[in-house]
Amino acid sequence: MAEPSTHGVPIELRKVTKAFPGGRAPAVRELDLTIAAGEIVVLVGPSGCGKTTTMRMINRLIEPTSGDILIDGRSSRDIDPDLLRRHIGYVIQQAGLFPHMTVASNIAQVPKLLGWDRRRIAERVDELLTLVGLEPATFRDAFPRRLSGGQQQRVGVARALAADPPVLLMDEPFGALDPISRQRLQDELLRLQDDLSKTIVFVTHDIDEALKLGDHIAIMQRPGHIVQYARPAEILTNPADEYVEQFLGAGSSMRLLSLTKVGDIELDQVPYAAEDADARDVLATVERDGRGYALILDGMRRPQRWVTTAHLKGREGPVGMVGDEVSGVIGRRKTLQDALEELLNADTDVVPVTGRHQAYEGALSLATVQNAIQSIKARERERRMVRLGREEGG
Ligand SMILES: Nc1ncnc2c1ncn2[C@@H]1O[C@H](COP(=O)(O)OP(=O)(O)OP(=O)(O)O)[C@@H](O)[C@H]1O
Repeated sequence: MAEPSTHGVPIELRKVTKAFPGGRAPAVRELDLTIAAGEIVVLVGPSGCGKTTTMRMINRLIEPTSGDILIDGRSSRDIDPDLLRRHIGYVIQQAGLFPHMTVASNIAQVPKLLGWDRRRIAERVDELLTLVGLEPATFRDAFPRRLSGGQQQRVGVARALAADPPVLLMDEPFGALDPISRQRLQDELLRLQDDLSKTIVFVTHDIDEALKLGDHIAIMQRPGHIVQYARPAEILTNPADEYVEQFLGAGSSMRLLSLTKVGDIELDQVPYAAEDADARDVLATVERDGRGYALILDGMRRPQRWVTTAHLKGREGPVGMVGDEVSGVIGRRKTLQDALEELLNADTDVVPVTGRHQAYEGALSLATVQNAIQSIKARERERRMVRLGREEGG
């Protein structure tokens, strides 16, 4: 039986500085960072801004020059480095697997150090392989060189999770993968994290990867400091300064589409009626509204059919089975980006939006999404003007 996994613990960096001997400026300078238990925090920034140094100070592969790092409230200085590293999984670019060892032996490194018996180790290896989407029978005895980059990286994640550490450090783990494998591993990391709730510190150069994975993102700048630490949506709508704005690059409004949920924007309201409503009443409603159609809901307010003036004219009694079946709905938790795709593929120009228990909440059309994009852009422009005004005013 699988044991329940250990959830993440909070991490706090307090005025942490690292000055390498001979370096002109410290690699990391008086860095403060509070990471909540169970969150993914992404450190993002250009080469040399101190991301890796920051991460490696957390597991004491690099010792800070000054400052303190608290893991679950305890100073890491007071924890034996070997013990500390057993509680902190570490995943690096290109997985760093031992080439002369099988996949199973690679994953079993820490459990072996911990003195687990063979059977427990074998069970854990199979459990982890399944967890990261690799069929145990096919992969456990394979050697790393026979695996694709993506498969090696999955083994790297399995190895880091072997002793069920509460904390995972991931240093550009998907940096060397092709875009499709990369996207797939990102999705799987998010799926895994839903179940595992580890505290994950993730380093990347790639702002899109950061926006996708981070609960919070720390945007770093050389030498070794954080310019903005916030949730992805906040960073997109309210970049701290020009540096962050430039780092986000063009198309940040489009990125916002992938972060904005359908339920966050103002939906269209179309006329609707219950299945047992009289066709004459529904026709009156439709004519009053002027759009020429209405949505018919069942007793649980779930969208069933579209009826038009033509369907209704000359009818009386319950609208019942009249009209065209609703071919698709969009859940309110979907992102605007997904909604846009569904709208482009839909049979009708307007698609109902549903919330809890698939009940009707409103409707979406391309025009609604376009309006939402425009108001997001307008808000961004306004913020920029306010900021410029502030800067000019000193
Ligand atoms: N062992 C070391 N000795 C001396 N200087 C170092 C050492 N490690 C890192 N540095 C310097 O510290 C600064 C920060 O490096 P770090 O690797 O943390 O940056 P990074 O943001 O992770 O960069 P990259 O994305 O290129 O990995 C750089 O100027 C680097 O040259």
